[in-house]
Amino acid sequence: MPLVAGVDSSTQSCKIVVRDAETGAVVRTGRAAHPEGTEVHPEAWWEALLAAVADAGGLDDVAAISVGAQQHGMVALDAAGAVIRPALLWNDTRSARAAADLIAEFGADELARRTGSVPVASFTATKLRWLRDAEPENAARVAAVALPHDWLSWRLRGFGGAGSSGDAGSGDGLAELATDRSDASGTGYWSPTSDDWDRDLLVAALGHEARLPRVLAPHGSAGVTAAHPGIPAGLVIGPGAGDNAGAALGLDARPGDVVVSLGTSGTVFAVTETVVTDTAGTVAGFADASGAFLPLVATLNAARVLDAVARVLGVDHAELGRLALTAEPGAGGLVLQPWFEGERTPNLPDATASIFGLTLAATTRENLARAAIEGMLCGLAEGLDAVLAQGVEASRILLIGGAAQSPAVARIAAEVFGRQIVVPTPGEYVAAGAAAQAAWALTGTRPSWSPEIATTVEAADAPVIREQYAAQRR
Ligand SMILES: Nc1ncnc2c1ncn2[C@@H]1O[C@H](COP(=O)(O)OP(=O)(O)O)[C@@H](O)[C@H]1O
Ligand SMILES: O=C(CO)[C@@H](O)[C@H](O)COP(=O)(O)O
Repeated sequence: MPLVAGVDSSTQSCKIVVRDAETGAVVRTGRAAHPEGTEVHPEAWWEALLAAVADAGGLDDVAAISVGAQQHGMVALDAAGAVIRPALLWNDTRSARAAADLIAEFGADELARRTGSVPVASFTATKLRWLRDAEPENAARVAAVALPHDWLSWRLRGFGGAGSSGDAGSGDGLAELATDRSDASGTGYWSPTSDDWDRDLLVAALGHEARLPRVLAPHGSAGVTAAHPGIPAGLVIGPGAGDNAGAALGLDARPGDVVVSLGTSGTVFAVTETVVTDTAGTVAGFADASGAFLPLVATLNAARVLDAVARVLGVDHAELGRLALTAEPGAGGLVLQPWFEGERTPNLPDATASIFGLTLAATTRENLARAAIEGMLCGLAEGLDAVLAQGVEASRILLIGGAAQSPAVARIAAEVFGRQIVVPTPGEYVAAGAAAQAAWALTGTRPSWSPEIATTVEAADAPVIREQYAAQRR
């Protein structure tokens, strides 16, 4: 059976997995870091992708590839297909004012009805409105707007690079941009009901018309690769996806599954047959990568909360977990409100983190470690409450993402959520979903690669954790 490659170009790194198209067995992987920051030039993503390909030993034996990537990033292209400025990422909050302006102009209910979501600073539309107001010369040059996965797929085809074959300068390159429903649904100018762009909202944001990518079907193809270092010409390119939709595909998630992802972002999402529209704006009414929908809550603060506290304590993640499990639920009264990067849910873009309940007796390394994990998870638990309040069924909670590799995080998640926690074997599920897309585009059949389960942690009863956290929210 042929081999296929899946890419996850996420906030902190680019990961590649090569899998058997039939069995889904992982053959090899590669990884390369991304620059820090909330705005990154897309060329850095391209360099990281090539480095991850090299780290994986090249793709000469691969028949198809697809790209999952961080959602929402604003890739602004001029008429020659050149990137106008570094892309504002999903976690850049400078467009919070622009989000409020768009809501004031259209009303939250109208925007939720038209796009499935009420926009926050993460959404592409708010970044375009920021560009219009803060960098009008750059906004005037925008001929096309793409998302990270769209632009990387376009680069794989040989467009957009200096001196590349099929340079968009020939005028037809921008017409070759392509995306998928899941990533389009995170822009703030795509309609999950009409399954098409809402161009009036694009114009309202940017101030003028611009080219938008074709929206491909879940098993569509964006074309074939041009030759690049480690990448042969002629590989079928799948439609690509937003990272969370990619993870849902990689997990073969079905209605009833709720996924909690603890990466750079924290996300809670589910697969539903119908679009979910939350006019309060907490749950985003996204589309998934299989032709269904992906109601989702995202936090700006997740795995990096633990990175920060581990750094302060001078320990690695294993020791942080050991310390945390030495403390009692509730961390001796310590509560970490983990809004280090501002916060998206709740929508507090200018917030900072706070720790409450410090007494001489309670201020121990163990309690600090536990408060970090509990605080991170309480933000996600509030997201789970919001998703369930939309009528979503949760018969299984799947825990993935970098921080899910910590046994302590899974144990404490069972306390915070008060539910059984299922932990798939640690792996790159966004890239797995992209690989599944590549196999689907190649063969015409959606693979059913169910993940292995590493551990299942039974629900635990520790209401004190969320009671303490909620008390600091009032
Ligand atoms: N064993 C672990 N325990 C807790 N956090 C971890 C562990 N291993 C990695 N991480 C953290 O997970 C994050 C990376 O997760 P990942 O899902 O790859 O992020 P993203 O895809 O959003 O870039 C990093 O912040 C890293 O420090
Ligand atoms: O903004 C969202 C979802 O709406 C984030 O999930 C981003 O897509 C970033 O993902 P990671 O880098 O954390 O995987």
